[in-house]
Amino acid sequence: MALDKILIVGFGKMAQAMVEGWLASGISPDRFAIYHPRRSEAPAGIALHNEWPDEHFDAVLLAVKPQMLGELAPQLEPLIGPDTVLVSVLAGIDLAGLRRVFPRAGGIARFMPNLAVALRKSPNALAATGLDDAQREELTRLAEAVGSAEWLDDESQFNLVTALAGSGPGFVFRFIDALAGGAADMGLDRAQADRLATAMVEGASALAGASEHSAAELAARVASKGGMTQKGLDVLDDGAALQELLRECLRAARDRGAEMAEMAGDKG
Ligand SMILES: NC(=O)C1=CN([C@@H]2O[C@H](COP(=O)(O)OP(=O)(O)OC[C@H]3O[C@@H](n4cnc5c(N)ncnc54)[C@H](O)[C@@H]3O)[C@@H](O)[C@H]2O)C=CC1
Ligand SMILES: O=C(O)[C@@H]1CCC=N1
Repeated sequence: MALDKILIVGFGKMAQAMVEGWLASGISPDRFAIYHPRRSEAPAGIALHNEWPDEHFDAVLLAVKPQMLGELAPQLEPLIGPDTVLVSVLAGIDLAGLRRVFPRAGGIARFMPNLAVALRKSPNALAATGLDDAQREELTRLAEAVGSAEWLDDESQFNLVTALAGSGPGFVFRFIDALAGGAADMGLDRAQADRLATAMVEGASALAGASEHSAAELAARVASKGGMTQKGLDVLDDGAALQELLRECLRAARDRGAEMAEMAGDKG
């Protein structure tokens, strides 16, 4: 069964970015509809429902806050029967938890994007149960239309992958901000520091993506022996300070996924 008609429930930052990317990829807007109780506008060509629509959808893309799931699920459940696939971008809520809430769903998938979907540059993690081959392929195509598809065989890694690739832009934005802030503290004009830090990260990231060398090797290539870069790297590497900080950062973000699932009544 194909995933032609998709109802989007929750049209906030993430769903809007996904639709922006999908439309930019050439997917027709008439494949999508949005349910939102209060919205009055939707992107051109996309139907907006303020009431639950009385029609069949091949897939429902759930994109509300995880904390909303308990309140929303009883209203949404009647739309998700055996011929509908539920696709959830909710952080933390696992497939078993979604199955408990949507027991009749034909298939259930987790789709973990980041906000770069809008630019079609998001690495998208996927895990699913109950999909047929055509649905799995279509979900892969939808992920690739806004970046890449990374299927996880082991769903227990999903929160870690969410921390790395879903939350990751937040960590990189903080790094850019801190780098520019540091340069500004040392006397550089802040706007110029922001431009330099942002363009530098964009270029370095493109290099890492295009290079056959690992990021560790690339760092070594920047650092001339006895030069400036090595002095800076020595600060980051002292006591594995950056490595340790980022491990703790990922651990805290990952573990919050399980906490949110518990708060949403997912466990037990
Ligand atoms: N923001 C991000 O970078 C990422 C977010 N996510 C996931 O995406 C989901 C949405 O997050 P955001 O878009 O950031 O939050 P958001 O707060 O921007 O969007 C949530 C939307 O749900 C709508 N909503 C609230 N009650 C509703 C109801 N009863 N019916 C329909 N819509 C309702 C809100 O009006 C809002 O537009 C979350 O589950 C989050 O875990 C996943 C990956 C990255
Ligand atoms: O902060 C959150 O919970 C979501 C999941 C990944 C990015 N935003």
